[in-house]
Amino acid sequence: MNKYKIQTLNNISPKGLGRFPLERYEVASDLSEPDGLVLRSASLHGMAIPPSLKAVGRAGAGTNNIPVAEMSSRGVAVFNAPGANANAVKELVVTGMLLAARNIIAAWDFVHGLDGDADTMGQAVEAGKKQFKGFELPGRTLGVVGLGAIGVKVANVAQDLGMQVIGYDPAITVGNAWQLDASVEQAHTVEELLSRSDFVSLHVPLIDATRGLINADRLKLMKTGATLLNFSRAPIVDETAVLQALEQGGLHRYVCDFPTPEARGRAGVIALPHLGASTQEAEDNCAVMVADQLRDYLETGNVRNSVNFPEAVLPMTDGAARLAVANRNVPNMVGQISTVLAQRGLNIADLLNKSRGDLAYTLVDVDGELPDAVLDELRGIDGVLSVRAIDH
Ligand SMILES: NC(=O)C1=CN([C@@H]2O[C@H](COP(=O)(O)OP(=O)(O)OC[C@H]3O[C@@H](n4cnc5c(N)ncnc54)[C@H](O)[C@@H]3O)[C@@H](O)[C@H]2O)C=CC1
Ligand SMILES: O=C(O)C(=O)COP(=O)(O)O
Repeated sequence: MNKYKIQTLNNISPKGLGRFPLERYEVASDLSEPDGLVLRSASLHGMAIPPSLKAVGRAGAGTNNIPVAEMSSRGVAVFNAPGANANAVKELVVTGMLLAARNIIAAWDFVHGLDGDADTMGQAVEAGKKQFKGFELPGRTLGVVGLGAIGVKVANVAQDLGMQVIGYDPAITVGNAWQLDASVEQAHTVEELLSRSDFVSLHVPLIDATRGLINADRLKLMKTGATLLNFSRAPIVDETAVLQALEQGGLHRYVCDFPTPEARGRAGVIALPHLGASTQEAEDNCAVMVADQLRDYLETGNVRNSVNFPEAVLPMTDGAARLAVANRNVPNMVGQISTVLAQRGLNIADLLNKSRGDLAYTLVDVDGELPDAVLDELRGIDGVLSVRAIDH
């Protein structure tokens, strides 16, 4: 039995990589003809995609670093780790609110600049501290844009801290709505949320609809003295407009996880080096989740937590060979697949067909072996994107 090859494109937690048993997997950062890629923020855009590739595992939430549409067109499944780093991000957002409310960064810098003996320093501290007077969180309003895995946690913890919370997410899932504290109020538009909030925290994916979501016009709707937190992705905010709003005094602070040359060191900007998911716990959770999903996909064809393939779980039929076909979601694909199998005298023991958007995925358990010629014939069907016999 050939070993599956997994190529890592970032540092991935050993706890996750340990889920790939050595007798069946070769795991390395440098190998050829990978079956699977595991990565964090490394960009696959513009990279040559090896024809051997069957699956990509993003050990994290955001998949904007992966050309997902291109992967779909090649019949390559893309997985991520929903919720696995949400607590880590939530904790950093709370930190961000406190850094902004208590002027911690400027106060820290002030202390760094102090010298002299204990008496001199003590006098400077007492004289200087008034410039860093802050405010407290209870009673302030937090607006959360995007109530997914992270947004829900941020909304709930803010509620626990005594804040009023309003949320905006036109596509909230039923599961996330169940998790949300009942006191979180629904905003009907981003504009409503912006105009009512003392803090605004963004927790949406970077997609066409969210690029530039916070622009100059929307910044003008924010309360004077409000703080914007962006732990999602840099392009969700028009940074030039944010810098202008800070300069003009409308915005109190911009706390973000994405430093840029333009924003670094500018008054009011608190930029962290993309630290949201950088905790031991989150790194372990993400790596374990995607490793388990990749293994399951490579070894059984089953699909869980994919961002482009439909959820598909079919128990393996004893003694059967399994075929996994990704195809365009058009009529008569299953008919053509089963015709090829019938013509080759292969009996179908079990079959699962699921679709998601333009893509459909079919698992077929057949009695006996699957000759290579059958796989090649299936690959020749117009609309078939990838064909795999599961080695088991
Ligand atoms: N700073 C960091 O290290 C990290 C950043 N992230 C970023 O945070 C994003 C969100 O992560 P999760 O909460 O785990 O994802 P998620 O998929 O659970 O939640 C995203 C939510 O945004 C909502 N949404 C989409 N478009 C929207 C719009 N136009 N307006 C309002 N809501 C909208 C969706 O309906 C969904 O509920 C990721 O895509 C990633 O870009 C995630 C993890 C770590
Ligand atoms: O999970 C995400 O979307 C993140 O932004 C975390 O990125 P990272 O894995 O820390 O490079």
